[in-house]
Amino acid sequence: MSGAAPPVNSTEAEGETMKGTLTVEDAELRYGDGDPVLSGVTVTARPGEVLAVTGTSGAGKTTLLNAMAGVLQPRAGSVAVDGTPLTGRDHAVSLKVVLIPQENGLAAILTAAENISVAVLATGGTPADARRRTAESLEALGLSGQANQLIDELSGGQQQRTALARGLALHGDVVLADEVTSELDAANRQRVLDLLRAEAARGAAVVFATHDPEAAAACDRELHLADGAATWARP
Ligand SMILES: Nc1ncnc2c1ncn2[C@@H]1O[C@H](COP(=O)(O)OP(=O)(O)OP(=O)(O)O)[C@@H](O)[C@H]1O
Repeated sequence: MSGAAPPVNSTEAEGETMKGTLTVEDAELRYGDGDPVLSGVTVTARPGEVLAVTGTSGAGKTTLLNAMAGVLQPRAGSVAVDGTPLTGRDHAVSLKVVLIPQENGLAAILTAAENISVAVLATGGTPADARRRTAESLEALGLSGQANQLIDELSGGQQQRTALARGLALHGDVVLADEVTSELDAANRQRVLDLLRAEAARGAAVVFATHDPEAAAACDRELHLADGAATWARP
């Protein structure tokens, strides 16, 4: 017997990293010459789980998700998917890192369905994939009746759900959802939490930024941001 600690799970026993494992290692995140928003952040988002990132307004939730998405490069430390450091947003997209942004990022001049189809096509889906995934994701979010409405004609909550439908339609290995329930009623919030859970169940690593304690409680683990640092509220 070697006396070494036993591996935590079978994946580690095989010496492999699961596909879609996102690791943030001792990262310092800041904008331009400003003070660091976050320092010394270390966290792993694992396939199959929903990780909540919590903190008050301005604590750095969006900043951390942007770093995980390749939008913001860490000033120190690293952000990597399956051990490959992210070099930018395009690189992260190629590694199937999907970001559902807080400001929904939808094109106002397109319909709900077009917003989703365009995104599926832009990430390598066929026209048939785009049609099928658009219909499925709109239905999952209760938006089939809004498919052909322009974004400007949708309520704030409907827009938020459309952004989610677009994110889900992309079938990411890593799904980063930034405050995606902030404008939703209780029933739709639960629907979204169920859908994020389903994303994890099909094998995605899901990271969900929220300042809603009930939503955070529905997640597997909770990383809390405060005073420029990240600590585990629930490891
Ligand atoms: N583009 C930017 N340039 C400079 N500073 C920024 C930028 N974006 C965010 N910040 C600053 O970084 C800090 C963290 O902001 P961030 O948006 O990450 O917080 P948050 O926790 O997501 O807040 P909220 O819950 O209000 O969305 C804030 O002090 C904010 O002013």
